Amino acid sequence: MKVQNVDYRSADAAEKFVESLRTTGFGVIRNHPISHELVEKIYAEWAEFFASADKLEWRFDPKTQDGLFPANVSETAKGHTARDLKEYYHIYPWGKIPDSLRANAMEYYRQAEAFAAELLSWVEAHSPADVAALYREPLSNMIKDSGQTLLRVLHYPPMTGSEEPGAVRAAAHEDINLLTVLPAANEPGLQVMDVNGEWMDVPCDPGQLVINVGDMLQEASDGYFPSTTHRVINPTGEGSSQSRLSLPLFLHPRPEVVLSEKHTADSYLKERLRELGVI
Ligand SMILES: O=C(O)CCC(=O)C(=O)O
Ligand SMILES: [Fe+2]
Repeated sequence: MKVQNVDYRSADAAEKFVESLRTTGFGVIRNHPISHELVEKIYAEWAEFFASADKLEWRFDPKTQDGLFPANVSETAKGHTARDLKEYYHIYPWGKIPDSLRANAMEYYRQAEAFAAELLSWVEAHSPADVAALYREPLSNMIKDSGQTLLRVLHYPPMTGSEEPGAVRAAAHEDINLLTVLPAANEPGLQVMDVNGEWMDVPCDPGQLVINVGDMLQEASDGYFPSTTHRVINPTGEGSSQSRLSLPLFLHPRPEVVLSEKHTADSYLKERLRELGVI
């Protein structure tokens, strides 16, 4: 398995990155235009939010899915029984968000979405002709003004020792969307499964972005790009007393985008959310 760590500024960045997505389902990019300082500011201000009692006033709306998902309603990954040990907040450009947290989150959303559109154009440009012919419209167009792209702020609380047996920070799963853009978290724990079924640690070097293929790109490319299985393992030793924050951006097409003969983006998303038990 060859996971490329790609220098965004190098001449062959697009080609190398897409090759990495094709062979491993994920890629790592350094020297990219997204500000890590901004990411760290967001981690600091959301750590305060998750520590406050007021957070429960921001509980998610089940119809629109924006807002706080407290730990007791958190996802149960497909095929698992214990809930993940996490709480998270879903940010959409039209959704609710505390005023004091809006500016940095929306600035990050804007930067990461623009960067992601460029990555999708790389994927499109380096898809073989027979695969590109399957895309019903340019991939970067699918997410344009979709309003569905989701920024998730995740908080994994310190371990207490009284967790439900078998519960982990994030059980093995695949993402639903086209691509996920993930800046380095503040603590390690993320692992991806390689082609041999072995778990590999993803380093959390500041300034590096991890991108993984989700089920919608796998569906739209008829399996050419494999959706990556990944998880977040529980910390041991000193790490157990630390919170972990992470900030994935899930790229979602407009609901009516046709992904394949079987699915539109909307029908696919609804099917998956029902399986997760969140709608
Ligand atoms: O927290 C992480 O590093 C990954 C989170 C994740 O995989 C997800 O929320 O889908
Ligand atoms: Fe994920």
